[in-house]
Amino acid sequence: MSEQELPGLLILDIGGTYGVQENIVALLKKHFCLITMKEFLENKKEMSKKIQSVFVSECRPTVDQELLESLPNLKVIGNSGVGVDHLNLKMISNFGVKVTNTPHAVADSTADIGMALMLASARRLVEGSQIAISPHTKYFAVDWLGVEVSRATLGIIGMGRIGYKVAQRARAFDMKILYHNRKQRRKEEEQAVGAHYCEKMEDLLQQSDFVMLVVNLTPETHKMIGKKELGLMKPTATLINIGRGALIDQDALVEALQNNVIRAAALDVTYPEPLPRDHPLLKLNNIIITPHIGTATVQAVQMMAEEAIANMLAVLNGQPIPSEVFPK
Ligand SMILES: O=C(O)C(=O)CO
Repeated sequence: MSEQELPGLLILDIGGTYGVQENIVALLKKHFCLITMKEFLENKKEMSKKIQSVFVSECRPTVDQELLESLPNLKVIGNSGVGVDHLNLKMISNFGVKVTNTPHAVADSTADIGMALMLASARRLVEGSQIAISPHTKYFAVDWLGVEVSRATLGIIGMGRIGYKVAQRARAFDMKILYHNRKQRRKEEEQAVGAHYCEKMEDLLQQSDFVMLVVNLTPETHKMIGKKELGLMKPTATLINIGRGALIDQDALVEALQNNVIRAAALDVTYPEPLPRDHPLLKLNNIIITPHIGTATVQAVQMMAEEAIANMLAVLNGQPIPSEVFPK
């Protein structure tokens, strides 16, 4: 099939921070006739008829009502990433368009970043690195101590695919693993990793040395960790967030960290991203923040694209869709 005969796929601009990388462009080109946003905007009349799919890099709010109205043949939005809180699923579904995501491809790399943040915060790696590389350092004067992850209690809020991968890794550190799921107890996974189920999130918060959020952002989970929940945590505990920033009431977190209500926080996600440069979270020394890099690995990006392609082709070919997301 010539490129022109392949189904049209609208993608974000190539390159740049959120743009689609060259190797992924090459992969997409094997299955689709790629149309960039620039090409679409320059020749809307012709391009709009061609486009049957849109490839969305995670967290880019690219699909609004205006775009949907201008794509009469659109069938599927392939999200590269698992979280779809940046997409208005109800509105998209009203246009008869399906949404898919990539839960398998993201699991290992996101679990790894959770472990990396937990270890980095526990052992104060960022502060240590600053001392080691500072031009003012004459001798190593480290007047603080970290805490150990080994044998500590990890409370996982959200034992889905990623949460389970975190639990598997935590087991290798002899951690005691607690977990809480809002909807579904996972008995099989629980047994496989020796995790204990906490029906009440409060129990998990009270008992854990490290609390890790691995939850999707929905209206129900919005600000699920606020002043009350932080107050239940041990003063020696660390909060890690690899889900979405808005799971935490950030004002309450600032207050808790300033007053040592909890020991520390380690966040791969915030709201907004990035935080304004004068945000009080950026002024604290008991916090680590990374720029939403849960899936920022060579392997994950490739696997996400492959999973997204399989999803989109299934929709276009009328086959069973591996990972479709439905509006609630
Ligand atoms: O896949 C996603 O939605 C992520 O944010 C991974 O970090």
